[in-house]
Amino acid sequence: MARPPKASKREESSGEFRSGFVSLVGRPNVGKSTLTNALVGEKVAITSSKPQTTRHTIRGITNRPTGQLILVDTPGIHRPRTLLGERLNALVQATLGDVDVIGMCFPADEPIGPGDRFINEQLDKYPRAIKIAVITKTDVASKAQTAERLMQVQELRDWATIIPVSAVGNDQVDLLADELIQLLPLGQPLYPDETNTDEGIEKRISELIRETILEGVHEELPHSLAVTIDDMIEREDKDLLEIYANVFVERDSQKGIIIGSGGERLKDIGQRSRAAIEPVVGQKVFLSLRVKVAKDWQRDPKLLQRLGF
Ligand SMILES: Nc1nc2c(ncn2[C@@H]2O[C@H](COP(=O)(O)OP(=O)(O)OP(=O)(O)O)[C@@H](O)[C@H]2O)c(=O)[nH]1
Repeated sequence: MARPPKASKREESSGEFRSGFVSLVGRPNVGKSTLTNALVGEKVAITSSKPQTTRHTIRGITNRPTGQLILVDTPGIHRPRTLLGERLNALVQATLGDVDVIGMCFPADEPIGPGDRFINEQLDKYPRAIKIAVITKTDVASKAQTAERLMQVQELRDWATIIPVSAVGNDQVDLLADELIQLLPLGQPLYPDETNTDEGIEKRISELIRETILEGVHEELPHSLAVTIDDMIEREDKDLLEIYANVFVERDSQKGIIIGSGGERLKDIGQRSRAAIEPVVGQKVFLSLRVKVAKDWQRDPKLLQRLGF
């Protein structure tokens, strides 16, 4: 079976490897989610590697030759009103108490206000984490504004570093990832580097197809749907990856739902799946989807094995 080319990023690395948890905090709308997505770079299906340890909600993982950066969510800290006068919510405490680095985000185009100060003060409760400041949205601020923000932010605390970035303009995002990794403890990757393995790629592709099928479809489908990858062929005459996938359902009626009248639904699923897969494999994709009925596959050990469970 031909597979997409893979470069084992870790083999290229000569130095020490670092890995750990990072949380981006900041008041609403400062660009935390956008920056997380920019750092992660692509849609990551991490459901398959649900952590043994984690109390954290993982938003994404960045794998680099130098290390593995695991970005975690901290719901709540950006809502001062619900926190004032109360104890910090347990989840926030557990998460921020555990992470290696906290990146506090400040938009370049807005002055620092009470909300920012409040969150900054909260960070004192987490002495274990290294704190850095990220000046976000530099693309919408003038140089003078960004410089002014840098000065204001600098006065808040003794940050390990302050980095201006634009997630939208993709400016300094790589630098931020590198700097974050340098602040993590030495250690092996905490999660399997699925992006670097064939098995990981196949699993992710089938997950993406499965997710696409389940978008806006009957509730009766989820438990009776399995997607397998039959073959992946790297075309030699052009930059194209051919993917042959099977969609297994339990009943003819379900097959009908997925195919839709005149095959319209399946066509749409194919197009949307392709759009989701291409950024992950980094090339154009031809996708063949075949819908098959495997009666009671959930209860049949042989079938389960064939379906990769
Ligand atoms: N121009 C520009 N806009 C950005 C950038 N990053 C984020 N934004 C915009 O700022 C808004 C808020 O971004 P989010 O990433 O949702 O911010 P957030 O901090 O996660 O917000 P909450 O979920 O409310 O905490 C969105 O409209 C983004 O498109 C950037 O680098 N440049």
